[in-house]
Amino acid sequence: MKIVFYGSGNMANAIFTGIINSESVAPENIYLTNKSNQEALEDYHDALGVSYSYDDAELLKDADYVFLSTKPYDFLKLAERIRPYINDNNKFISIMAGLPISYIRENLQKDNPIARIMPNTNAHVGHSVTGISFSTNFGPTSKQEVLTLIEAFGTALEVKEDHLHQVTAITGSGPAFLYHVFEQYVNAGTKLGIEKSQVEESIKELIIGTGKMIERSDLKMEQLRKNITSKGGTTQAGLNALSNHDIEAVFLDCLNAAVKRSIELAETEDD
Ligand SMILES: NC(=O)C1=CN([C@@H]2O[C@H](COP(=O)(O)OP(=O)(O)OC[C@H]3O[C@@H](n4cnc5c(N)ncnc54)[C@H](OP(=O)(O)O)[C@@H]3O)[C@@H](O)[C@H]2O)C=CC1
Ligand SMILES: O=C(O)[C@@H]1CCC=N1
Repeated sequence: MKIVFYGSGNMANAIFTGIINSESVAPENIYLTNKSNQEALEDYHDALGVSYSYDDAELLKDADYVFLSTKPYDFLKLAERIRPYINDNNKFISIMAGLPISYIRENLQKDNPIARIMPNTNAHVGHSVTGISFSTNFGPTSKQEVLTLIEAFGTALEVKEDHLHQVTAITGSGPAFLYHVFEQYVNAGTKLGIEKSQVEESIKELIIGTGKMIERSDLKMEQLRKNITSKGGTTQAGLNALSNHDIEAVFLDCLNAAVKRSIELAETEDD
């Protein structure tokens, strides 16, 4: 299987690193390209053994899956670039937030199958949650191949295309929202008078350990929380202080803003 990445930035890197780590595709069969940063491609080649090129005819010849992995606002230039070289064997996988399959098809000016996915950067460590929708002309064998590819860097969740807006908010942007929360936790911790480096190290370990508990325990998060909360103890005191703030409302605002922006990106491009 030959896979090409048009755009080799943060998210593409997480995906191809995840695929290579899973050993599901040989690195030399993964071809990278970008706009102009050849040094980045050389570094990926040296570190991972992937191929790279700026020759679009060569890249798209025999390519089974072509990742469209530029920023949404760079897609029109990308479509212009690859349009002359697209052949019937190429199946597209877009990771671009907001851009509908219909808009991608219209601008590629070809009827090739298109899958739209919404991964997250946890693909780096094989834990992306990836929402996916397929164009109606995606055959069952190719669909299965794409799902298998996605499962190489995490879990796949097939949804109606409209629901990718919600997936984008909850899990696409999700790591950034959680990093932000963790950053605030570290900031607050450092105000308690312990050495900053000790706080940072111990909170990093706290987050990893908590994630592993969620992964490995049969108990729900609510029960895991209750197991820490002694009656009249320190945890109860902290939770009482938290309950003075509507944290659910804060996250609802955050997720609604991200969904709204995803819809705006789709509507802007539809004009
Ligand atoms: N980052 C994330 O967590 C997530 C991102 N996404 C989506 O992934 C996409 C990429 O985001 P991200 O990886 O963060 O962006 P980056 O800015 O890190 O990477 C963008 C890449 O696109 C390349 N590029 C720009 N124009 C062209 C072109 N005409 N032809 C080929 N390559 C081109 C750039 O090349 P050069 O470096 O040479 O300029 C660069 O390699 C976005 O559409 C975003 O919506 C989806 C889910 C999560
Ligand atoms: O911020 C963005 O638009 C992209 C989509 C999801 C994560 N990053």
